[in-house]
Amino acid sequence: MIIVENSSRDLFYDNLERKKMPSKKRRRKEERPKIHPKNKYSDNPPDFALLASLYPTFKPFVFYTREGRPRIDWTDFNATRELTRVLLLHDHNLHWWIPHGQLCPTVPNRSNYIHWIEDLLSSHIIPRDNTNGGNVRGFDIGTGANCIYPLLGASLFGWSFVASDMTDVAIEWAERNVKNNPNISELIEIRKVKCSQNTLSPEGLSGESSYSEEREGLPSSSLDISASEDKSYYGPAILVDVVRDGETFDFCMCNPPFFESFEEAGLNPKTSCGGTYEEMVCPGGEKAFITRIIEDSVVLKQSFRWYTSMVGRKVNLKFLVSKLREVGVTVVKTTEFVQGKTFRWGLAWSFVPPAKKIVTPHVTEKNILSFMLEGIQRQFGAIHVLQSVESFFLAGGASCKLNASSFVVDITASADHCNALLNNDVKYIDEVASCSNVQEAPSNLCFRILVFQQIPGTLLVKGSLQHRDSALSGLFSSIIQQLEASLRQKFCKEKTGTNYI
Ligand SMILES: C[S@@+](CC[C@H](N)C(=O)[O-])C[C@H]1O[C@@H](n2cnc3c(N)ncnc32)[C@H](O)[C@@H]1O
Repeated sequence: MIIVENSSRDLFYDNLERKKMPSKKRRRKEERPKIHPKNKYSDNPPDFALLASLYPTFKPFVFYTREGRPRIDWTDFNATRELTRVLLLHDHNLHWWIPHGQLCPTVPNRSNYIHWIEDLLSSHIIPRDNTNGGNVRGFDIGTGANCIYPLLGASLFGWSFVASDMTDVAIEWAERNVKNNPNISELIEIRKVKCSQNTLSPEGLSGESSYSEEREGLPSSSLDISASEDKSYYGPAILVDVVRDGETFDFCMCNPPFFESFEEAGLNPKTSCGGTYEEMVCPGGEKAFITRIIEDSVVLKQSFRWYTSMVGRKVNLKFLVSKLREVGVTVVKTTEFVQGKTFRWGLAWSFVPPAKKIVTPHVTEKNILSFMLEGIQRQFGAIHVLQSVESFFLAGGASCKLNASSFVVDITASADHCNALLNNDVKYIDEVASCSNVQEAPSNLCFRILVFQQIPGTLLVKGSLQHRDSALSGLFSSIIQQLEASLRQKFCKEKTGTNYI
């Protein structure tokens, strides 16, 4: 069964709802996916003034705006590195350093990915594995000199790691960073990946060059950049030939080299968090790199319970999800990470058969989800779509109340109805049927679907959840997704919607 979660869908429709919504600025603020709620910095962003008062080495990098707000110069590598150092020390009791020019991680952002992994591990999407006595073991692909994920994962959750990299400088500094934290050093093994001769070479570019981690800030218009032609990865081994015989892991994670070229990587430097050629660039960019991880996962299958990677471009995320469907994984999950003004995505998949037919219900993060149907065939109007919405839910057994004058359908669905609606994906129904029982849900899911015309040929479909605290509310986004697929299939000329993921 494929489960695709998306928290960003309605961001695409900001402009379309202008008349009905608060100002764009306010709306953005309200609707943006937030930093992970368990992230230490979600309610308390780093307090530069406090840190400056506590850490004399940080103080020189802090200046104050006319309004008296403390700031640092994000284009100064030394400032960003010192911020990371003091945050790791102050908030995580970690001793850390990297040499000039190496990629400098931002702690709140990296913490989001760690917390998402924790969510995956503690979810019931795939059965829990207690073979390791509850000890979680991860694999960090490309740990960098900063070794940030193993340091955070070990200090926050006591996870153990194998952390790989291919460059000498990364291995040397990752080892130093581990050694300098004796309380967790036992938990982290640094593993060098052998580089073959055809490994990428900077070709005339100095490995000492560095540039912005605002590539964590790929331009926020990254949606506009079309994916490059299919190019294969031909760098060093990633998982196969690095993972040893008999080794098993609960997860792997990866912040891949995103770019295909140094030029591409140097776009819009607004910050200076370093990053050498080897850290940022690989043949074929992230698309090729993560494709190789997928190919490796097909070989290694259940040696990992979860395979995960960060993805920098939405267009690549779409490509990778379709690749995962092709290779027959049992579960796919995506999420969106907000990093300043930048969006990035988390992609996770597994070959472990899912524990349940449906995702364990949990409180949904959003109670309004919308999608746009573009390229509606001429003979269809809003009323046809509305009727089709009703039929879709009736087919699942849900009760519906259609109000044609306000273009609204009110739906009440029980756990069984939700289950029926979510199993519409006949492609995977056999796999689903062989899985274990559905989780019982105590109450109904009540929501309203509103259809309205934007411009001729384009409709906006908006779902609003009536009771956010329903035990089934976690299914809301999956149901809306199914509805979207069904309507798109029926009414749109372009059958595969661009905004499906
Ligand atoms: C973008 S950096 C990420 C560093 C660190 N994990 C972080 O989030 O800041 C990508 C890292 O992947 C490493 N890398 C590239 N190809 C690799 C491979 N085949 N196996 C392991 N590491 C690799 C690079 O040397 C670099 O350190």
